[in-house]
Amino acid sequence: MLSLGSNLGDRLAHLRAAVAALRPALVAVSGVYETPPWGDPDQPSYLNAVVVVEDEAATARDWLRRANKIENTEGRVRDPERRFGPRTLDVDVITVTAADGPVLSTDPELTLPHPRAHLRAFVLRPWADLEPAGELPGHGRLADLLRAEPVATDVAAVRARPDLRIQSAG
Ligand SMILES: Nc1ncnc2c1ncn2[C@@H]1O[C@H](COP(=O)(O)OP(=O)(O)OP(=O)(O)O)[C@@H](O)[C@H]1O
Ligand SMILES: Nc1nc2c(c(=O)[nH]1)N=C(CO)CN2
Repeated sequence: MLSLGSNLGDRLAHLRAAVAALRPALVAVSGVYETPPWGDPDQPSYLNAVVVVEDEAATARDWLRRANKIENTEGRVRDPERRFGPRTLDVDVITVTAADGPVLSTDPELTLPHPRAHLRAFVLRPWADLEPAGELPGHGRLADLLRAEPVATDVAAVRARPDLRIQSAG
């Protein structure tokens, strides 16, 4: 499961470019949500979505490399002064599932599940659309996370944007 976010430039175009780059591995794409900035309030609102991807040959590290490559292609510039600052495209690795279950890692280069996913309505809400009975390893069911604070307050402020489609129908 990967999350996509953009709040600079043509936000929908950045999300579409990410999905196009992931196309060979793509299993499912969520709807698009307009979400208030989390973690650093003084920036434009984001468009967020999540995607399920599958490639038996890819390791968790491969997914991080692919994510970084797509961010760079979309002109992502990191501002060391603003950890949660604005960006053309953010691709995070939320969970990786191996044949024997979820991959768990505390390595700061690649922490799995993503260490802040359980706090982020902008990840959990689109994910629950794709997998209503889904669970975030170590944190429980998506439905429960969405109902409890601190996420519940933020969920009230995320807005589905059915007018914005990443993939054209058919
Ligand atoms: N699950 C993960 N997905 C993506 N990056 C991760 C993950 N775990 C650790 N990292 C590391 O986090 C570092 C910072 O990534 P990035 O600049 O995308 O952070 P951010 O998007 O600003 O914040 P956040 O990770 O909270 O969304 C990367 O160098 C990467 O190695
Ligand atoms: N709503 C929203 N807020 C964010 C996002 C994001 O994708 N959506 N990404 C961030 C990067 O760490 C920081 N804050």
